[in-house]
Amino acid sequence: MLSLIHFYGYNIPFASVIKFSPLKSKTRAFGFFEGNKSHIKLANMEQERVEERSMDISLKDLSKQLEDFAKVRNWEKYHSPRNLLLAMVGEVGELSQIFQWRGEVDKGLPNWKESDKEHLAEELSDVLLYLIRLADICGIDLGDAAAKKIIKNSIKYPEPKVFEEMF
Ligand SMILES: Nc1ccn([C@H]2C[C@H](O)[C@@H](COP(=O)(O)OP(=O)(O)OP(=O)(O)O)O2)c(=O)n1
Repeated sequence: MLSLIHFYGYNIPFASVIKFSPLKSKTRAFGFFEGNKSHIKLANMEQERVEERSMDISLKDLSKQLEDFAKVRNWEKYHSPRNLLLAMVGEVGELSQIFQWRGEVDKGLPNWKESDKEHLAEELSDVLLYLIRLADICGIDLGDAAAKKIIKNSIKYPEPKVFEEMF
């Protein structure tokens, strides 16, 4: 017989607790709850909506989410350009620590543990989120600026001509 764990009034099959991954399956795990309650379906729909949206999320979306995040916590007073820059540099340090003392790392990180990859994804995200917030607070449209910079780069570093590629 499947063993059940009691959690906030719900009986959860033990197997689903083992599968539980806090990063990806937070609400999907609710689908394993006993019964057919409508809020379970809603939780699953919300999870699907978040996963769909995260596939093509824009810098503007992230910027708005960060603005709301700071607003509801009354943290706007801390989000000055200088504080955000220092916070971002701190996160770059945390990102660097992941690679520290490992020697050269193969592309795709084939020999890394899943937990190390998840940690890397989190630190990369922290750097990106502070960068986006910094740009927003400085009144810079980062998507627009980055697209313009790519064009500028291609003018500064033109593609090699065909005969140059032959030699
Ligand atoms: N004043 C703050 C504090 C945090 N954050 C957000 C942006 C980052 O994505 C994340 C950073 O949170 P932490 O400072 O807790 O840093 P870590 O998540 O890296 O935790 P730790 O340093 O314990 O590993 O939270 C924010 O927007 N404004």
